[in-house]
Amino acid sequence: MRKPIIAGNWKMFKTVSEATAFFADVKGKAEVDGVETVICAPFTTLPALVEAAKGTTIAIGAQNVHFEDNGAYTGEISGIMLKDLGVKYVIIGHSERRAYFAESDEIVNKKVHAAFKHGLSPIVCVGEKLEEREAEQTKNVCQVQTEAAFQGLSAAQAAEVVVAYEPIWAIGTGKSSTSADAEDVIAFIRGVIAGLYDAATANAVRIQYGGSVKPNNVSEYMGQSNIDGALVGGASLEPASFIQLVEGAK
Ligand SMILES: O=C(CO)COP(=O)(O)O
Repeated sequence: MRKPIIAGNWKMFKTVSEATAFFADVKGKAEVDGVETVICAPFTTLPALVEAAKGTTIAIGAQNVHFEDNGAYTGEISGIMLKDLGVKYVIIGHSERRAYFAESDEIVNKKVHAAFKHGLSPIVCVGEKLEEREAEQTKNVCQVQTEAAFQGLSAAQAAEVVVAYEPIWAIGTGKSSTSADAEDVIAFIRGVIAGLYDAATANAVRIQYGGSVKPNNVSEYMGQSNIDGALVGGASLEPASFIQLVEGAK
């Protein structure tokens, strides 16, 4: 049985005081039996959030990690540093990082390995652009990105990966994928993982949908048999809607 996982991706929003005020508002409420809750926050807010999350069931995640441990990489943050803070998850290969920061499939794979090296759980994002969907390339794109991300992982590591299927045209647009379309692609991604490993490994992997998930549509996605949660941007920024998202995942 896969445990549903709701992860907020705050992107480049919230100062330390805003983050701690948010956490105080959701503490106890965004903690629901049978649902894993994660907040993926900007680097600057992580120490305060990890501290605030002690004694709660809410896990804290980063939104990026460099693949090297240390070195002359001005502006970068490594897995050692995140682990040292007490961070549990890290988003890798978000489409915004692929598009604006030139993250290739190869870099994504290196980052996934870096996460495992330092005991961080990767949330790996895959998904197609609008023109790829229109050219009926959705599954092909997701297959290439998934196979690249998992390259070199053991079956035990693969089973720990959280995949987030985020069609790029649905991010921040209010145009969400239908739950049936999302289920179709996510079932396909699970099949790709089964092809790389075996059915038991693929059945252990949690796969989220992301892209304009809101309190009023989250349970529709969660009702699909292959969808194990959501990676949420905009609707994760307000305490009330974040709490409703977690409750909607029960
Ligand atoms: O990119 C996303 C989460 O990583 C989705 O963002 P929205 O929920 O704002 O569409």
